[in-house]
Amino acid sequence: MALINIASVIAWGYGLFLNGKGRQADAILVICTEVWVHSVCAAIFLGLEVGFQHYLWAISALAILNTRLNYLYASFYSLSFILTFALLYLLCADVSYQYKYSEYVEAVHFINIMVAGIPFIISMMVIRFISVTQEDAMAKLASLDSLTGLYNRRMATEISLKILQQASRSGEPVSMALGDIDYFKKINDSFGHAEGDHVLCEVALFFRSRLREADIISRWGGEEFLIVLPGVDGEAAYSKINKICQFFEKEVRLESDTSYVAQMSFGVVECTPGVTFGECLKRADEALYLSKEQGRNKVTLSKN
Ligand SMILES: Nc1nc2c(ncn2[C@@H]2O[C@H](COP(=O)(O)OP(=O)(O)OP(=O)(O)O)[C@@H](O)[C@H]2O)c(=O)[nH]1
Repeated sequence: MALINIASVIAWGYGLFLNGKGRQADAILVICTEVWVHSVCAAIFLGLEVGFQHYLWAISALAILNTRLNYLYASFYSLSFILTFALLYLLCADVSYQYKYSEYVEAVHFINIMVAGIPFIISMMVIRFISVTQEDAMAKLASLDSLTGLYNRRMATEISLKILQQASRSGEPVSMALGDIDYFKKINDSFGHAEGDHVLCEVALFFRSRLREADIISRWGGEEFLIVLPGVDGEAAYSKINKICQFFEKEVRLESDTSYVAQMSFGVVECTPGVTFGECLKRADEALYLSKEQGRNKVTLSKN
């Protein structure tokens, strides 16, 4: 057993080394093999009294995390440790060993059961961590625009509907501004698509820095942005958007030609109670169309 203990320490060291190198599947293989050999040898030479066989349950959970194996093989691999556990009880039940300090055998058995539970808990923790992280990532992917990081149309609609419902209950005003970058096609055509993407990101940053936390900023489509301003009436929204537009030309720059001035047109609407989100959007769009018609780089407030 002394030799096995030395080999164990080396195997664990190697397993941890592999894990540190990002080779988790190899690390699991090394550790599972070591624990299997150790448990079987302990049962054969010392019997079941000290409880080393309980570690087989722990590695059966760990074995499932070996992603190099497909689900079926991982299940068989894991099951082989439980089978070993059961066989040890059949084959080694009569093995006994004369310990020098036999009064401690029960305590060692107890400790082994407890320690064997730790990898089991860690395995479950890893699974939980991975599933929570993936859920968060999926939720993010489903709600954010991948280029600008702003809310996408689906999420913006969901949040806006909630804001409008809340506002109709509380009587608080809500306004909406639909903005569109002027002659965006020209930016793409003259400076390239990557430059166009850069401008879209700059616009997103601009809105984030110039608007409040409570304002909902979203990429509504191609080069269109929808901003929902809770607690703000139409006139206030109109002057707020006009005010931030003064900074637009200074703060939104091309990467390759900083002398190029990007501009934007807006349609602003106050969402009066009882008017649906779709209707508000339509009126904002009509106001935006007027801004474009009247020469662009302009904000138009929709008249009720
Ligand atoms: N770089 C880039 N371009 C995009 C993206 N989405 C849409 N576009 C481009 O945006 C352009 C929109 O062009 P138009 O609808 O003609 O509008 P515009 O040139 O901005 O003209 P006005 O809106 O009338 O001022 C098209 O060339 C699209 O290809 C995107 O994610 N990245």
